[in-house]
Amino acid sequence: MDNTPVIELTNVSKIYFSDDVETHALSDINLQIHKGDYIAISGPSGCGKSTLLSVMGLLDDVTNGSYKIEGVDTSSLNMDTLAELRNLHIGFIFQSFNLIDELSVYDNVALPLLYREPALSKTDIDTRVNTALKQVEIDHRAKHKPNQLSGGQQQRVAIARALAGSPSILLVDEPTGNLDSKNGDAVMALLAELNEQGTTICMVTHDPRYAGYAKKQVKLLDGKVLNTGNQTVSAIDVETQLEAHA
Ligand SMILES: Nc1ncnc2c1ncn2[C@@H]1O[C@H](COP(=O)(O)OP(=O)(O)OP(=O)(O)O)[C@@H](O)[C@H]1O
Repeated sequence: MDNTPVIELTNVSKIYFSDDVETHALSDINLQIHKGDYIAISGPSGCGKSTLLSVMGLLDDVTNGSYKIEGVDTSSLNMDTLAELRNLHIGFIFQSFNLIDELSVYDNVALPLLYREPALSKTDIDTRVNTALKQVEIDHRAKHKPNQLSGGQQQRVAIARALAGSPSILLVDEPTGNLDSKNGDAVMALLAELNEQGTTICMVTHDPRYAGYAKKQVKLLDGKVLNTGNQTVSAIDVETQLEAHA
């Protein structure tokens, strides 16, 4: 069996340089995400969660260390190849849904598929879109525009858009941030169900209740990993350290 991690970060650091100020957003991160994992990354504001997700999503480069996705070392790839890898392997789900209001639900889900290399056939795109809309139970709203849907429904469309590309991993950023608790719980239940069906998920959240839906916990503090699922630091220590920085 191929045991290549979907995502492998080795000694990854990210430093932002601006106006003579260096910000060490990530320091020496080692992380492997395997097929079928459901990982929650949590930690206080400014600890590096979004930076880590941007690096994993090939939206930002690393300053030091290596980042591999599906075994491919991304360090020396040009922008076009990175964009292709991103489209092929990564499904993004954002707090703010990021749907295009002028397009129907169907067209929002189809849009990333139109940029696939090699190109997908019209029939393949149609099958993928309809399957994804059914998977999240929003197919009855295919012709609607996003602003005709509730927040929970819009997030389901965004999840369908991510799923339609059959990505290696879903990168999820605060998926419940714009939802009330009922819709938030429903979205979390949907993500858990998708993971049960085999989808690999890495989610950033500051909400410990929602982090608990994941199978593995990664806690960040000041750009460093405090622990992973195999608990190099005890849970109580982690909570104490997080509280001290809150
Ligand atoms: N483009 C940037 N330029 C300079 N510094 C940045 C930039 N983006 C983030 N940072 C800094 O990097 C550190 C990590 O930021 P990041 O946004 O990853 O944290 P976070 O854990 O996602 O925070 P939050 O929970 O508030 O969204 C912070 O100190 C932040 O100020």
